[in-house]
Amino acid sequence: MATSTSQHALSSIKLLSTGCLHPDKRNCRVLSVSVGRRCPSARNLGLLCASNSQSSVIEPVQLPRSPKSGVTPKKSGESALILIRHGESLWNEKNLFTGCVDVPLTPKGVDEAIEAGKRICNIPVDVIYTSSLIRAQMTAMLAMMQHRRKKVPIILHNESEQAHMWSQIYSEETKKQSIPVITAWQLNERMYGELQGLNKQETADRFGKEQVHEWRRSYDIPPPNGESLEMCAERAVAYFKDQIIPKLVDGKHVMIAAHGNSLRSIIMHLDKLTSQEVISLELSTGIPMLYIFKEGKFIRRGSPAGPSEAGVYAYTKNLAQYRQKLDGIVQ
Ligand SMILES: O=C(O)[C@H](O)COP(=O)(O)O
Repeated sequence: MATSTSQHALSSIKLLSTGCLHPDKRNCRVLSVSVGRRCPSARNLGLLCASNSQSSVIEPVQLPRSPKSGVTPKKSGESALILIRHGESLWNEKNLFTGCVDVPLTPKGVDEAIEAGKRICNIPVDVIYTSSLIRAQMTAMLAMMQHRRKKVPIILHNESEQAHMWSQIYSEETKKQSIPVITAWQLNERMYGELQGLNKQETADRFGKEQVHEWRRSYDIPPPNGESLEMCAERAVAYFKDQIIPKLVDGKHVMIAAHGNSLRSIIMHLDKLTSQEVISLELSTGIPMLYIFKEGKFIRRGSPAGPSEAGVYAYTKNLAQYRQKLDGIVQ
């Protein structure tokens, strides 16, 4: 299976040269490999398409040295990075601008999170990052309930020394059977300013479709008193580089449950999209996306279609071995 997938991939290899807007990225290139069906509605990237399997090899990122261990990563090591936008929230359902308002999932959003969990149930997860908003946290927890490894996701409380002390675990064995969940406001949805709570359709009727599209999708034009995608990226991508990349470098498998725009800014960074390209990047609620981090490069692997999809396990030898191990434990 691995052989036929990679043969197919090689036969449909595409080299895209993109003119990035930032002077320091002028010559960046994205090597993109498309495998299988492309989703017509997901203009550039096919990320909306559940059964789409797409991969790209991105030029190496500038690797920080691991702050804790101070060691250089093993050259052969690779880690999985799963990104999930939260499931449908009560305000997604009502078509209201949500931003940093802390709204829970709908029953449909709960189902989406469970479905997302089924799709990643064979992929290793050592640490989970979520925003500080309940819709992302619910999504992470519900998804992990489906994981075959059955580790317990536990939110770390470091907001005060007392909160930290009072949530200690005193058994090494119990710790081994748990997954730390780190919450970070930096991964929150972009702050939508004075649009928060307004109906998206009514806002378009009032201010015009183009103006509202500009507020929602342009890179550097903020909505009234809110954050542009660029401003959101300043905190979300900085957090990703400072806190999450070191974990991947240390060989940890990471899941991030966050939001449409905080994840768009991270994907823009990973895939080196230009500010023009990111306009057409749309993320559906509850669809997991997989990247493999190897030798300083992020390799986009699209969205795992489900636990029985053979292609997922052809992604890397390590993932295939992890799954085999799970099969051994579960049977
Ligand atoms: O905050 C919101 O309203 C949504 O979660 C994302 O909205 P958008 O698609 O308008 O960016």
